[in-house]
Amino acid sequence: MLRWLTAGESHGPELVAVMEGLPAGVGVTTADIDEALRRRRLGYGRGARMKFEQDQVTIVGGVRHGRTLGSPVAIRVGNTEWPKWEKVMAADPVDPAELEGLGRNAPRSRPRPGHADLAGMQKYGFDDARPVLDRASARETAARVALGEVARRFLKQALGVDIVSHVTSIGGASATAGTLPGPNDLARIDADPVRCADPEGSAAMVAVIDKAHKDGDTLGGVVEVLAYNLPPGLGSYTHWDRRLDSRLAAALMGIQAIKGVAVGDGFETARRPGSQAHDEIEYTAEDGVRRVTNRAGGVEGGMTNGEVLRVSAAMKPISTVPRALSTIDVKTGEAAKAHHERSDVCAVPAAGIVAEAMVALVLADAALEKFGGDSVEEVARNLSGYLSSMVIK
Ligand SMILES: Cc1cc2nc3c(=O)[nH]c(=O)nc-3n(C[C@H](O)[C@H](O)[C@H](O)COP(=O)(O)O)c2cc1C
Ligand SMILES: C=C(O[C@@H]1CC(C(=O)O)=C[C@@H](OP(=O)(O)O)[C@H]1O)C(=O)O
Repeated sequence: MLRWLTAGESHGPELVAVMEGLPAGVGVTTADIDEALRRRRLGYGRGARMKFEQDQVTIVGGVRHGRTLGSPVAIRVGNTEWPKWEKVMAADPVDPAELEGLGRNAPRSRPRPGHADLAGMQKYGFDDARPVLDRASARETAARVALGEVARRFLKQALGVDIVSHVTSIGGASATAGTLPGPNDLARIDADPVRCADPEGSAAMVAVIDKAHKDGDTLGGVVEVLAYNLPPGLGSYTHWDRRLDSRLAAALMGIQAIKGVAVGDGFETARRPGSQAHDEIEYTAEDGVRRVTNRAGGVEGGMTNGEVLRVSAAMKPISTVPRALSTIDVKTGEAAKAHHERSDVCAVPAAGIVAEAMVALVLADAALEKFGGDSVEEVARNLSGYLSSMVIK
């Protein structure tokens, strides 16, 4: 079983991520994690903060000379903006006189509709949204992407799995339906301003982001994550919480602002008759047993079926809308406009990288549950024994 946790606030000194249960021998370096974090910062429509803030990665446990040790992996992601926040977000008490005049310390009493501000203040008893938004913020996803990179490397090295994501729509502008990028398309997708695999779709998405920016508005969209070369049998139909689709949905829903998850053709499948909803089975000498189509997205009965895993996540528009929404000032109860300083117009491309990480973490857990092993070699051996002894292949 793979366990993992993150800690840290958006404007704190650093994020901390710990993962336990990964075998020894996974090749991973600080540069690999830097590169994963660089990918998370990509995307047309992100706000000013992404341009100046840097992620400072330090691996502080579980890795030696570029290989995991089997012990817990611990990663720190430092925040270069910390000097500006060290009084406002100090862990220890600060003399109120020192906070005087620090604009950043002004209580945030006009909660933003759509963000965690108001419900978080009510729940934890704060009269200021700062302590809520600082943890609710998607800055935390940098820690998940750092861990996801280690999980992804384990999946590649032990099972030969490749994970790809792409943006399929932003604010109603869509990529051509059915676009299915493979592992070799990843560099091209990363080079695209909105991480769309289809140039026409990309241009339309950039145009709607420009328009939203001009209008003082924000946008959401949909990302799809694909995992190639998964063996059949990860997850199980035997209990709800063993189902791979249930685990993937929870993981993707756990990303800030994700409001819908689809496995394969998802909601579209519900509109089709059974004759056009499922994937007929055939046998070929070359591929063995396979599906003629992949509407199910590679999961049947809560298990991988050997086809490409395909899951999508729908992100709502950013809730810090520049043309600020109506709210109340909690100090007075009077009508007010919500706080707005700076914000992303659209963060769907970045959400795709976070979704890759979440899928990698779920798949690594499911692979370890099925194949076990304390080293990458042992997991690979167990996989190979399973594949060669399968009765139906
Ligand atoms: C990569 C990424 C970047 C985000 N950037 C912003 C942002 O700049 N401003 C904002 O208000 N929300 C942003 N969000 C969304 C909020 O974090 C999210 O709406 C908030 O935590 C409330 O959670 P909920 O939307 O799941 O209810 C971002 C989300 C992600 C995944
Ligand atoms: C810092 C990141 O994203 C932040 C996520 C976020 C939010 O509310 O989720 C709000 C913005 O931060 P701020 O309100 O300080 O401008 C984003 O920049 C990051 O992804 O590294």
